[in-house]
Amino acid sequence: MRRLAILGASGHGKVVADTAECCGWNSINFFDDAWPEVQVNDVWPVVGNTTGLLEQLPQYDGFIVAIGSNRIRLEKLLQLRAAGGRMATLVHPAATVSRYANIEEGTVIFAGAVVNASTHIKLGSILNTACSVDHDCVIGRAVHISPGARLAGGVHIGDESWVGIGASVRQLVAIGQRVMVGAGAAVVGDIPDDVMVAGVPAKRLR
Ligand SMILES: CC(=O)SCCNC(=O)CCNC(=O)[C@H](O)C(C)(C)COP(=O)(O)OP(=O)(O)OC[C@H]1O[C@@H](n2cnc3c(N)ncnc32)[C@H](O)[C@@H]1OP(=O)(O)O
Repeated sequence: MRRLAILGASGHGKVVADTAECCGWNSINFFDDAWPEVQVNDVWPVVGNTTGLLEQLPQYDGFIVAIGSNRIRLEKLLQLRAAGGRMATLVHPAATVSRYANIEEGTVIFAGAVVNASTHIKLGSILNTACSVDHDCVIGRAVHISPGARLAGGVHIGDESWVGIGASVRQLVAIGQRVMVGAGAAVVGDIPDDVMVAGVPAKRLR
């Protein structure tokens, strides 16, 4: 029996749980601060809140934080790790990850995603369905690459940034920290920290 605790009974959490089952985790419980009002997330039980998870951590072989907010996901990951929890990493069997890529703990890689050689994915990132991260990329902590987004070779993405669904990033581009790249954008030049960009080519929205 491999017991996994997932913090965050969200839609994203359902995909995390489904992916975890495909990776051989066979006992999955959710925790969410909406408990006890929220008791289930699809077929999986919600059994407590963050405080409950902190108390019950030794009963689990691993934990994942399935919270969409990059900032909160990172905060909770670090809190649970500091409390002695074992951070799991999930790579869906239908994802293709180079043996020469470095995937840090707490990251989830969903079905259809491709990660190529010499790429480094740091702690707590989400590589969502069918995205691709090509060779020599560096993806910071708690980054989210949305479904179908494409990163060319040598792209750097700073901590807590979010690349929207279907966006494309030109090779060797550096995107700062806490950046939001809009759905369908084409990023063709470097982006500073703390901005939102969108469009083709991507321009600053705010
Ligand atoms: C499995 C999953 O579901 S994973 C989740 C995947 N989801 C995503 O990737 C979402 C990405 N988010 C977006 O693209 C959002 O539209 C954002 C973050 C860029 C902007 O969101 P908001 O701040 O709410 O902006 P809002 O919708 O009010 O739009 C503001 C303006 O920007 C424009 N705009 C918004 N998004 C985009 C975009 N992706 N590309 C071009 N223009 C855009 C709007 O048309 C609007 O223009 P207007 O002022 O001329 O009418």
